[in-house]
Amino acid sequence: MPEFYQYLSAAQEQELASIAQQIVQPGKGILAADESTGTIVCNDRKISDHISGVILYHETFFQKADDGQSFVNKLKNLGIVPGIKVDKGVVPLAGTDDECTTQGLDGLAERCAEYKKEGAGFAKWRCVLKIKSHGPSHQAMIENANVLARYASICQQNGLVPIVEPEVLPDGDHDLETARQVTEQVLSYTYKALMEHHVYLEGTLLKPNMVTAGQSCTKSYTAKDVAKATVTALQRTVPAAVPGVTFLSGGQSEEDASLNLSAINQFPGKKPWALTFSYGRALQSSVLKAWAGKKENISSAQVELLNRAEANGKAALGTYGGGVKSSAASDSNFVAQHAY
Ligand SMILES: O=P(O)(O)OC[C@@]1(O)O[C@H](CO)[C@@H](O)[C@@H]1O
Repeated sequence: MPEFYQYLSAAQEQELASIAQQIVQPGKGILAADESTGTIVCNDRKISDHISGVILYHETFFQKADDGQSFVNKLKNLGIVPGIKVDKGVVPLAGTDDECTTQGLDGLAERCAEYKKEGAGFAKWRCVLKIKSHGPSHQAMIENANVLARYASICQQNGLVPIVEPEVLPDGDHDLETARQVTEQVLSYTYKALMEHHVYLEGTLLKPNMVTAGQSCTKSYTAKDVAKATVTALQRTVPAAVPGVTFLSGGQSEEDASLNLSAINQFPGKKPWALTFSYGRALQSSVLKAWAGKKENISSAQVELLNRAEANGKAALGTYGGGVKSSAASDSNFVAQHAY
């Protein structure tokens, strides 16, 4: 008989599953504000109609807003789950063709325990994979899958839902088929490692790239093509026990990210997980453009945030048909080799 050791108690499992479910309620998703300061935390209760979680980074997590209230408490009062980016960035993987891994495991358990005590409900850790003529390599896929699994296990031991983010970058001229095949490979390595580390899948969320052609691919594809490739890749690799898939926006324009998410939700076929957003750039470019760092622009920037949040909330239900007015809706958000 194989022997299994206890990984989590039933109460720990229940807590993690319920946080994950709260984040992926129908029509809601995550604002990834772990890259930009404050992203103008909005006081308008309407924001929580479409946003269920916000990812902060260490400094903002412990900061207070102008009224003296901490960002974390502000979010909780709005019914939004505060999240925290816990990785310490992308570093080179020696012996590969410019591939990388992500560091930050040292001291992670202690940091997670502290974030939990201060009100965090979930965490995120981003790994980056690159499409090349001979890549991503086995070395990069196995290393990134393992580091994601160790991170996920440490988070769960400390009561935080891990968002597992293996991002296949859009850099390159590869077509949609190639992006789909690589995404399938990367996700299958990822779930093998999560299973090997006993990660409780019901208490996790996946944050993958949508399957899109390379940024400099000469062929063009419709939102329906992207939806088909993305849903196919997920069906083949993501266990049904995972409660939700919260896509990153990966340099798509705000409008493309919303239209593609809506098409993904409309796409027929088996989709046992919630399919929603955890956008950084695609929820912030209009906001940051309108704000321009000036106090007098804060209310118009907040309107931009509400508009994009509403568009993506609809997209998460498959009912966004386009047309929400935003000042940077069709601007490209592509950043080459986005390795932040
Ligand atoms: O691709 P996007 O939607 O802009 O950002 C996705 C994301 O995971 O990547 C960024 C860099 O780590 C984070 O700020 C953000 O959470």
